[in-house]
Amino acid sequence: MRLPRGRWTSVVGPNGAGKSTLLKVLAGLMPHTGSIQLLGHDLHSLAHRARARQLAWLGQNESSGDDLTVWDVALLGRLPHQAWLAGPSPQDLVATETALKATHAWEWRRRSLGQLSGGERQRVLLARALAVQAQVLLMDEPLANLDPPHQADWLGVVRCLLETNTTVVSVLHEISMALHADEMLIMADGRITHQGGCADPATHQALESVFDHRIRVYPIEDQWVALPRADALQPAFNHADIAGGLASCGVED
Ligand SMILES: Nc1ncnc2c1ncn2[C@@H]1O[C@H](COP(=O)(O)OP(=O)(O)OP(=O)(O)O)[C@@H](O)[C@H]1O
Repeated sequence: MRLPRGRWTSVVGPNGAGKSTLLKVLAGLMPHTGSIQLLGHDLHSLAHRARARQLAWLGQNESSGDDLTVWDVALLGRLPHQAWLAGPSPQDLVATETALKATHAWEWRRRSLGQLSGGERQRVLLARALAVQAQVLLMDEPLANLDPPHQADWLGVVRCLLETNTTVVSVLHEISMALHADEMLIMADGRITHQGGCADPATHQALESVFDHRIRVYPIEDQWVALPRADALQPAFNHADIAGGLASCGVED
């Protein structure tokens, strides 16, 4: 698999397909066979500090010091740029402030992470990843817990990153958002089943197929949108079973 430099690739597929596993392997966070090249160098031959400068990571359900302030969490993104035991440089402070402002988390900078809601927390962790100013940004479900306006803001952040030639790879369950990417990598059962342009009809076919044709991709106002197919809705249960179940639990009309 090749991920094009300076472009955005979205990774999609059903639950358990292996998307997070693939991303962790790309980040060097999991043992693996085969080889991984990062910007032309073998990933594991790079010094850890150099790798941490080139590759930023936003994981799924990450725990990150609930007692730390939002400012300190975002500043952690600058660690690979700081000398041992040295304090943050003016550049580190500017990068951290810019990242917190980009994700609209600047106002909470003095609050502790543990006091934030799920979506607010996610925006702080995104700021930490942005503060790294890495050439490659890997994100696992970055839109988890984000409301629609902040999902749109995230899209704006990605567009800015692409303008600076950053390579973005994101695992997304929001298929319509994933279709905004340049390329789509589709996975099923631990394998890549398709890689292609997001506007490519072959990609749309592969996408519909990997989700058992229960979604369909439509063009709406210059975007591609994936919607559930109304004619493919399957009843999750029947009422007779429910009535029987409730009666056996002692619940009656
Ligand atoms: N720590 C683990 N130990 C053993 N198996 C695991 C572990 N983590 C994940 N798996 C298994 O590996 C497979 C791929 O998991 P992975 O988390 O990569 O899927 P995913 O595509 O990201 O799924 P989702 O969309 O549900 O987040 C799944 O079958 C999962 O049960």
